[in-house]
Amino acid sequence: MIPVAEALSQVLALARPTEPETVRLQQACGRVPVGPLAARRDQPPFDASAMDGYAFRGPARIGDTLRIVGESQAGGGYAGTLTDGEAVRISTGAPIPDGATHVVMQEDTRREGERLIFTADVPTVRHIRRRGQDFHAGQPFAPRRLRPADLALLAAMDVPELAVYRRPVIAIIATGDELEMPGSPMRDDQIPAANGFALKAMVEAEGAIGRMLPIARDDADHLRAVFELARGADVIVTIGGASVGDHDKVAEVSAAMGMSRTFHKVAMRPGKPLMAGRFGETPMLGLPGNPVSAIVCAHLFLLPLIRAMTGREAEHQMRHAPLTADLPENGPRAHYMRAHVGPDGIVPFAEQDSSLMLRLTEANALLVRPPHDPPRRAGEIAAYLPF
Ligand SMILES: Nc1nc2c(c(=O)[nH]1)N[C@H]1C(S)=C(S)[C@@H](COP(=O)(O)OP(=O)(O)OC[C@H]3O[C@@H](n4cnc5c(N)ncnc54)[C@H](O)[C@@H]3O)O[C@H]1N2
Ligand code: MOO
Repeated sequence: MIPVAEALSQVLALARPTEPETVRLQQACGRVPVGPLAARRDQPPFDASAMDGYAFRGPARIGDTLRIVGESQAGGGYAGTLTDGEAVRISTGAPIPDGATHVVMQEDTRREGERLIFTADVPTVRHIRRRGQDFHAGQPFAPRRLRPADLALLAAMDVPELAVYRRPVIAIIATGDELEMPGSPMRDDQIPAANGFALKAMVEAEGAIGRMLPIARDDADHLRAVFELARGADVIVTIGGASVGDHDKVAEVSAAMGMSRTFHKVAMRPGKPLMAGRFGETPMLGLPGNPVSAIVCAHLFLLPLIRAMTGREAEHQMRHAPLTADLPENGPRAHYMRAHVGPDGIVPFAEQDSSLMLRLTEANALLVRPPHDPPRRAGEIAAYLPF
């Protein structure tokens, strides 16, 4: 058994970035640019009005009167140059005309035909957005997973398409004679294959493509045939069959097929039988079958692996909250306790069995206890991972 941190660094060492592909900006949400981007223009590209009102040569006092000589609209600037005594009707986002220094908002004026009368003092320059106030041409955009507002920013930077990491394909293989797909006929000694659904959704939320392969039976030939179907995937993930039982064939079959094993067994709870290795250049993770173990291990190892393959910060960031209950000393394995974080702190669940799916869905945190962590008192600060 190796420590969790060592297992994670060994898993991350298996990661190779996927190759770039070019996508249109409208397809780029959730993707990660390969390398930095840069603005190709200033925003705004000219001094612009922030209000509907009038541009003029200021300042002005209440009662001052100007002659309105034209209009500057968004997308249709005023062609002339303003002189003293003149005003130009201006819209929000429209260019400030040459010669104008000030903008007065409409509510601070009264209009009588072509005459503009100030109903408030305008002593200072306001309501003007300077050229490049948002960003200048050349403004760098550091690669990160793109969110909706990033797409608007990149569009404003005049970036219509970009190179992003290809979405890695994750082949997901459930193993076991006891499993059938939900909704299909089942014997009394069988259960629905559940874990793959969580894993597919988890990897897709992380920007990868999850491919659920047919359930592999506890039979070497059948397991080998399903492994063959995983060829071409960027990561192969198996569920179950990782432990020491007579029907736990994943280690044996994958080794016979040329998988070079990186580790098998990690000092953690749940997830002790976790396995990692690679088929050629393709990373493989063998997750334990118990639903909580499979999902927690995927959270702790598979998601960082996907992030490392797509140019992102791989590791989870630990958070901290006060404990709401006393905890006994932890055993020799790191414990990732299902827990709930609320306004009063973190509540670890009393039941921690790795088969309990209902309880798992109530968790929003994994309370992290290092090996041999001493007893803890309510109120002490504990580390957790959002889950
Ligand atoms: N003698 C020992 N027995 C076990 C040990 C051990 O160290 N010594 N470790 C236990 C631990 S911890 C775990 S975790 C499990 C993991 O074993 P496997 O990875 O071989 O998993 P299976 O035996 O195939 O399945 C365990 C459990 O999970 C159910 N399962 C499997 N796949 C799915 C799926 N896709 N969806 C829903 N449920 C699934 C399966 O039916 C079993 O109930 O081993 C312990 N035993
Ligand atoms: O280590 Mo197992 O994953 O607890 O059920």
